[in-house]
Amino acid sequence: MDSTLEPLARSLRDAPVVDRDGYHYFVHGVTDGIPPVEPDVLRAIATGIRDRIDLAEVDKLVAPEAMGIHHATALSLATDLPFVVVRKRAYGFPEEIVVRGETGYSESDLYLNGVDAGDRVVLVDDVLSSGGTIEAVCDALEECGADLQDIVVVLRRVDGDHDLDRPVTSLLDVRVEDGELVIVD
Ligand SMILES: O=P(O)(O)OC[C@H]1O[C@H](OP(=O)(O)OP(=O)(O)O)[C@H](O)[C@@H]1O
Ligand SMILES: Nc1nc2[nH]cnc2c(=O)[nH]1
Repeated sequence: MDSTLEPLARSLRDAPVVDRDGYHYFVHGVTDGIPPVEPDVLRAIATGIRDRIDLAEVDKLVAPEAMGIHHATALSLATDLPFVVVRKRAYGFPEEIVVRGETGYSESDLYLNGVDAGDRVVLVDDVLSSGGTIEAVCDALEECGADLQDIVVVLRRVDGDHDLDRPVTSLLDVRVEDGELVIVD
């Protein structure tokens, strides 16, 4: 493994797994804000993303509420790129785009504001599992005419039953096995 990601990999040890109506949901600072998110892990994430994604021609980062926000923040501070949050709350602006986001355990409307036609954007999120959230945000970005250059997640669940037909870069791939979070090489 890339040594940059060691603080992230170390932090994943012993992440608890809880049952959300049959969905085996792991809990971690990166994806839940608890246990606390350590600064060295955030730095490793920002560096790991910069190492993997070409951000030279990007105008904005786009992150879904809530758990994409701290990763977009860390990356924004490291790159000077602004970011937009896809909210779960309506603002009623004329250009607002509403899409339905679904995960393996929940669903909610997502509201995109602040991205204009032609904006070159990178979508950043904490985790990819069913792909429902990323698919919904991609639909919204397409509807507003943004130029989606890359999708990057910190963790990709490879045990997720997703049929997302888009290239996604992940820093680490993981799965839940026998009640434990396991990093997949
Ligand atoms: O690939 P998927 O199955 O869509 O799962 C991934 C999404 O699930 C979590 O969001 P959640 O909707 O739980 O909201 P939160 O970020 O507010 O915790 C996570 O932050 C991702 O956005
Ligand atoms: N924290 C967390 N977020 C998720 N989003 C989708 N799956 C998961 C999961 O297992 N854990």
